[in-house]
Amino acid sequence: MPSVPRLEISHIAKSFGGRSVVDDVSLSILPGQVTCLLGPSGCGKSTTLRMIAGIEGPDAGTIRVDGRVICDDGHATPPEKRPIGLMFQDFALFPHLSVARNVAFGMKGSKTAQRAAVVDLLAKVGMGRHIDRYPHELSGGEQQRVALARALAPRPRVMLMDEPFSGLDDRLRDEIRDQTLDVLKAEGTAVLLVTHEPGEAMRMADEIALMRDGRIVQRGAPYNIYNTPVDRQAAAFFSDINVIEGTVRGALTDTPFGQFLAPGVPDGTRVQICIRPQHLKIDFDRAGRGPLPTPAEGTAARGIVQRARFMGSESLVEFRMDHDGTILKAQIPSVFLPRPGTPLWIMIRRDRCFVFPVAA
Ligand SMILES: Nc1ncnc2c1ncn2[C@@H]1O[C@H](COP(=O)(O)OP(=O)(O)OP(=O)(O)O)[C@@H](O)[C@H]1O
Repeated sequence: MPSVPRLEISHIAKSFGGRSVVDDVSLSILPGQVTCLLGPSGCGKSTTLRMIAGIEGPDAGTIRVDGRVICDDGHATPPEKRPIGLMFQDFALFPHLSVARNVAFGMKGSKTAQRAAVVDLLAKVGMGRHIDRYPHELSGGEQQRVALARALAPRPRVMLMDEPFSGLDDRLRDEIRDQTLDVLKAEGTAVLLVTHEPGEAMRMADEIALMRDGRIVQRGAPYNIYNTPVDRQAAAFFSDINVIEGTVRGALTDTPFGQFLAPGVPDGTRVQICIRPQHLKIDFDRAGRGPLPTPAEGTAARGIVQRARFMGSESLVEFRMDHDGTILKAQIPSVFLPRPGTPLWIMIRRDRCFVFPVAA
């Protein structure tokens, strides 16, 4: 593994009008690695990207590319001198220039060398046939690929992408983003991609950096971020979440679903037990009796089906729980469409729930 990150940002911060928008953000990305900066609208993702690109100056912190400082307290390399490519949603090709001239824009060297480089880049993004067309003759996805070729032309060490695929329809988006990543990885480019869509981040990222209120609250591989969220909000960012509350006594929390471990949590603390809809287990009613408790799933609690919807590969069922009237949501593979009013019993997989103390 290379030891020097291709991109390294350390403790960068930015305020606008006294309001902190990016607060002590640090990240490092290795060559060929894709990191997704994921978070809700307004959490500071684009501002972070703009500081790395040099469009915005940080108030504090250091930015390095291949170990070389491009921005710190005393110095800022101008944007056009940074070995960084940009791809944004509104990728705006020059409408009056052909595909070839769009990609060659800003290239140095002889016309022959430029043409050879353009042919090579367009082949990489699967647009070789369209070299002499104009942007208005291309579909959105094709324009996006030309934009990628143009962004790759100066052979950037780092590629910054701000929701670059959000203008494309679903099918096309999957195809173009996979292809884009293949090209960037083959070039060894470090990619920092901004998105507010967890699905996109899970699909693209080697590492996800979850951002909230200007700070990175969690970093890790998609699997780890999804399965070991740091708090309820982090868990809820990726899917619906069912929440059951309880109070800890002797490192255990009693609930209608049995006891849950809460190791290290002091007695009397309120906790929230969070579980994703696909990790509820459903059982049938046997004349008002549920299944026997098991160590893995605890006690079953009864709920009444409120509604059930078929979603294609799974069914979503909502229950109103007998014990407190709360609504729980279950996601069940394939087709499971019980009628509203049906009593069913619900269990919670102990190995898939998260227990978080309620903030005071
Ligand atoms: N130049 C600016 N002047 C003042 N406030 C700004 C400026 N740029 C961004 N902000 C504010 O900083 C906050 C973070 O904005 P930013 O664009 O970084 O968020 P984001 O996470 O990328 O959101 P989105 O996903 O909606 O693009 C927002 O509240 C925004 O209004």
